[in-house]
Amino acid sequence: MAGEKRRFTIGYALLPKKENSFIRESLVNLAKSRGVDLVKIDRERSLVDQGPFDCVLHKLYGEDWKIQLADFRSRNPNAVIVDSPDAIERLHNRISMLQVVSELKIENQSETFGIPKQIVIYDQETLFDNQAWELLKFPVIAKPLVADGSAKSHKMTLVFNRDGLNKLKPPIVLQEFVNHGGVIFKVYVAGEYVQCVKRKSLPDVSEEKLKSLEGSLRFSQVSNLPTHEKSDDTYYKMMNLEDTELPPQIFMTDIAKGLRKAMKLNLFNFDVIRDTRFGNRYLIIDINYFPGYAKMPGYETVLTDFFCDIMILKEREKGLLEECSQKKMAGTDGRQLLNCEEEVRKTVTNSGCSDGEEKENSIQV
Ligand SMILES: O=P(O)(O)O[C@@H]1[C@@H](OP(=O)(O)O)[C@H](OP(=O)(O)O)[C@H](O)[C@H](OP(=O)(O)O)[C@H]1OP(=O)(O)O
Ligand SMILES: Nc1ncnc2c1ncn2[C@@H]1O[C@H](COP(=O)(O)OP(=O)(O)O)[C@@H](O)[C@H]1O
Ligand SMILES: [Mg+2]
Ligand SMILES: [Mg+2]
Repeated sequence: MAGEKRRFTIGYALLPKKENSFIRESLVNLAKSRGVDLVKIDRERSLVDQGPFDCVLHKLYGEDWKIQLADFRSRNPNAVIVDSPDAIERLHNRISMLQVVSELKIENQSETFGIPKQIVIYDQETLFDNQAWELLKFPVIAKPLVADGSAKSHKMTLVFNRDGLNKLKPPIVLQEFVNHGGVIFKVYVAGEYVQCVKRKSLPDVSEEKLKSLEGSLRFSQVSNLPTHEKSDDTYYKMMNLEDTELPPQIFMTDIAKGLRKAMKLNLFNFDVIRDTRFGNRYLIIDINYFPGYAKMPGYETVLTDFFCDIMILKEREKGLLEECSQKKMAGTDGRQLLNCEEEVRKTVTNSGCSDGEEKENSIQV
């Protein structure tokens, strides 16, 4: 009907746990009220047989899913896939994950950022090799090299001395443990949107304490433990979230934008700690694809805004492509038309990727 706004359909493919936490009625209803329908993709059926979808939102792993997405993309070149599986894959390895941080250039006079010193260990022999240890000093955190979302990939060991190395199972990343006052900052990114929140982390380890600690301590997803579990435990007693100041918002936003552009990802968060030795030095220790947005205040609005941005971008692309075909009908030769269509795709795809001024409604595609 004339004047009726076109609706936009987003198919989502998520593991059951993620679907439960993310696809809440409040999100579905808000998105619907703004013209976006969220539709579950049936994982028992092939993706190309479902839809039509203007966009596919996903957090699934494995070769079969990658093939399905590639198939879908070739049959639906105008649909947006959030995000590209190749771009996500970089986050499945804790070395490639943080490499991108070292390549970022951000101008800031008063704060600095980087990553903790780290080495990768592929076998048991290298673990005890003195040469490998020249760079690092205890305590260190041993993290599984693979970060594929499995429970195993979150199992960390805080190692206090050489004795603690015996129980480790390579391939692992050994990362210097940096005292940070027991508070971690989680910076959530959804397209253009950036929000930083505080969470409890591991307490500092003093030089004194280090001498008396035995071997190692295993832990997993400390920032996700329910609050009562932490407050019952004397180990977590010293931490005080309320008294901790957030990092400067503009600094976190600049890092988030730089990461988004470099990684070509729209949906991620990164964990940041502030080195207590220098109150203005920030270290990025982890980057997660499609994190737990539902824990973020106002997540429904943030995500719906993001969906609408994709919708606006697609509409803009459609309008520009229509202009191209009108030029064709007006007699412009075929070669020029091809250039026109290429230009449109380049313009829309690169929105927000340019080094110059950031355009509104930019999505990394
Ligand atoms: O489930 P949630 O809400 O705790 O979210 C997890 C994230 O928590 P966060 O939002 O950072 O507090 C979590 O972040 P952390 O690893 O705790 O820094 C991961 O992103 C996790 O995904 P995966 O297991 O690595 O694939 C996320 O798990 P999935 O929901 O994607 O399984
Ligand atoms: N280099 C580090 N120094 C101090 N604490 C760290 C460091 N790396 C990780 N941590 C602590 O360990 C937790 C888990 O590590 P992280 O790399 O974020 O793994 P995961 O992917 O399981 O969240 C962090 O939330 C933080 O509390
Ligand atoms: Mg983390
Ligand atoms: Mg992680």
